[in-house]
Order: sequence, then structure tokens, then C-alpha cells
Amino acid sequence: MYTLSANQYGKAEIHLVRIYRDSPRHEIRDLTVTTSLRGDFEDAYTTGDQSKVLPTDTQKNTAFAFAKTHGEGAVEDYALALGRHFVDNDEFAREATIEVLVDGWDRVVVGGAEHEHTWVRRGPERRTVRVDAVGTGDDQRLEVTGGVTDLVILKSTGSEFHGFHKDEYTTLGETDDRILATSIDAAWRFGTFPADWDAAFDAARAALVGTFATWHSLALQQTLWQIGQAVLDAVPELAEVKLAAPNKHHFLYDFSRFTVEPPIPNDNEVFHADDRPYGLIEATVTRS
Ligand SMILES: O=c1[nH]c(=O)c2[nH]c(=O)[nH]c2[nH]1
Repeated sequence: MYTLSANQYGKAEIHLVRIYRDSPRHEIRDLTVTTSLRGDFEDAYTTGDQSKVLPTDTQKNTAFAFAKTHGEGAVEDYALALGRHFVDNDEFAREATIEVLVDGWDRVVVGGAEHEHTWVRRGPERRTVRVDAVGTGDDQRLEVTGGVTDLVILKSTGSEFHGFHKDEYTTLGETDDRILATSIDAAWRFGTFPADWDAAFDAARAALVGTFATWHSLALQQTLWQIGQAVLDAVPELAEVKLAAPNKHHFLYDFSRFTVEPPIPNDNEVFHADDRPYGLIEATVTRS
């Protein structure tokens, strides 16, 4: 005997672009939306009865329609409307998760002036929004998590790594001056909703990058702990911050192997940027 112990279904990576063209200066919003529904869907798997399954195609259509009908506020408002819609209107869906990746576009500058309807793509950093909607009516629970993914950041000094535990396989040298580089994934969960989602995002992101820059790091672990606290300090509505940071190693290139005269110095100037393997440092910081 086997049990279908978990299931969910939805449409992944609905890539939609909304242009706001109320004035000659257009605005752009570029979203990649994933919907997931959980509820009374076991029969669809175990007997093949699809009578309770709202097609993923319909979920995709709804995401596009809501970009027009619920697209005036912040991305969080759009995701909340979509999540609420599924649990409120689909009698078989008990829980909905809406995940949104937001691609940034920067306005092109022509002759010193920002162009009104042309942008170049930012990136790879993307803002993230996740809404979990559970239940209906007075018992409904709505959870919002904001964040960033692929925020690539590097500091060329102000980072050390020494005093670590060693065994017979340890070869890593100790350093009191190294490059610290990473690509941060951060997810901050709101305990209460802020008045202004965009201002909350800006404050959290500024705390993250500002702390990375200014904190003199003894390890990526310590930097993450500092970032987590700074983000919670910056946005009082946040309950928790999850951070994942691959250590993008930069190894000093060893010129001492060359026989060239005079020898070429390398005073922390030329590095081999190695993409893998990488250390992966993770932390969750929670408001007590
Ligand atoms: O900040 C770091 N933390 C580590 O755990 C670690 N391990 C390693 O080899 N280099 C680093 N750097």
C-alpha cells in the first residue's frame, strides 16, 4: 500500500510584461509568475478524475488578466490578489502559492535625458515576491515573503578568513585580506504588512548591500549574520530573513612560478575567479 503524501500543481514561469502607457513616459513591469495550488486534488492523481482540477492553462490566463485588472499597485499587491483569488474562488483549492520574479529594466539615457519608452535589461539580480494564501473568510492566512535572487556583490578588501579548524586534509592558507564575492539569495518574511511594499524592499536591499560593503568580514558566515540583523533593523514589519550566499572564490594568481625577470609582483591585484566548486553559506535570522 502506498499513500499520496503530498501534491500540488500549477503553472510555472508565466513570463508576462505589463506596460503602463497612461502618459508618453511609459512604465514597464516584467514578471515571471509561478502558481501552485494545494487542496482536494488527490483524485486527479489516484483515479484520474480531473473534475476538481482547474487547468494550469486557466491559472496562466488569470495571471495575465490580473496584470491588467490588479496591476496598479506593487507587485506584492498583484501576487496577493492572485493568491486570494484562487483560494476564494476555487472551492477545491485550500492553499495557493504565488511566486514572482521581477526583472528590472533601466531607462536608456539619450542626449542626457531618460528615454520615455526604451529600457535595457538589468540583472542578473531579480526582486522576488512570494505569497502564500491559506483558507478563506475570517480564517484566511496571507503570508508575504520578499527578497532578491542573484544579487552579485564583491568587495576587494575588508575581508579576512583565518583561525579556522584544520585537519590532515586542510591546505587552505589563512588570509587577512581577500576578495569577498557572492551572489546572494535573500528571502525576508513579513510578520505584518508595511504601508509601502516598494519602500520596504528598498530599505531591506539597502541594508543588505550596505552591510556587505561596510562590515569588516571575518567570514561570510559572520557577514550573513550582520546582514540578517541589519535587514530586520531596517524594516520593522519583517519577522525573518533567510540568506544563501555562494562564496565566489577569487584565488590570487601565483606569479612566483614564472622565471621572468624582474619577477612580477602580485599584491592582491590579479585573481583567478573560480566559479566552482563554491562554498555555500546559509543562515536564517529571526526576530526574537
Ligand atoms: O567565509 C568563508 N567561510 C568558510 O567557511 C570558508 N571555507 C573556505 O574554504 N573559505 C571560506 N570562507
